[in-house]
Amino acid sequence: MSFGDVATKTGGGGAQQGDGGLGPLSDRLSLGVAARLSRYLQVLTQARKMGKETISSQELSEYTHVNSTQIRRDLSGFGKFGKRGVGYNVDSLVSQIRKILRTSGQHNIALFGAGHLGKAIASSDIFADHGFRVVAIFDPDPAKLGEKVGPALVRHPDDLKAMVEEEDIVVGVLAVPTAAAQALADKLVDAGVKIIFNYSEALLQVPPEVTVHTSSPAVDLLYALYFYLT
Ligand SMILES: NC(=O)c1ccc[n+]([C@@H]2O[C@H](COP(=O)([O-])OP(=O)(O)OC[C@H]3O[C@@H](n4cnc5c(N)ncnc54)[C@H](O)[C@@H]3O)[C@@H](O)[C@H]2O)c1
Repeated sequence: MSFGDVATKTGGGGAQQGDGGLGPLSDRLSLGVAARLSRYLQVLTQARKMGKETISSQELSEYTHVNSTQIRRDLSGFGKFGKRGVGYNVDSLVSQIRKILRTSGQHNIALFGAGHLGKAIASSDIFADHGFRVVAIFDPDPAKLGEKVGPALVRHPDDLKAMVEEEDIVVGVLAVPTAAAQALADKLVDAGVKIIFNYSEALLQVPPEVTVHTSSPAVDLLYALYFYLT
């Protein structure tokens, strides 16, 4: 994994496939391919917002730091969308990659922590742009209960299990102090949530079927530094 990837841990260390090729028919992507596709998707989503209709593998390379040969190989399954000298059609590529990553449609998120970070996340488009909707926000602070943060009212974390069922929540986002994160991860697992996005520094223990993504700005900076120094 490169410095720039969001650290991803599948609980219990289930076997990962090799970083092989990608075809739209692939049943299961390797972690490396899935991580690169997510990075292309991020750039493409932004490019689309800026009104760009086509993008070349060279441009994608500049924004993602994945070399353009690798990008062309990853996207070779989308041949008809890539034209020499013109590049890829941004719209088509976004929907193809989303289909491959199985992220088409809406996915519901529960956010934990209505503090500085939680409020910023709930009030921004960073998840909505990619089809994720914050449908519930949890915080035990009595001063915050019932407050409207972004699109939802703050609830007590004790309501978690009922809300997961009611709102079909598939991702739990932890924007809480490190010390609170493991207990919440346990509750999410108990409620049947299989994906946890962890903004805290906690090293979370989860069972094999659950995936934890940890995002750290310092790690992203290390990645930038690596390219600056080499
Ligand atoms: N990765 C990143 O990009 C990034 C950026 C900023 C902060 N952080 C991390 O995110 C976390 C939150 O940072 P912050 O600045 O918003 O802190 P904050 O103190 O402003 O907010 C934390 C909130 O979590 C709530 N909380 C505590 N226990 C909880 C529980 N069991 N369930 C739900 N909510 C609970 C608190 O009441 C508080 O409202 C910290 O771990 C911080 O290190 C990560």
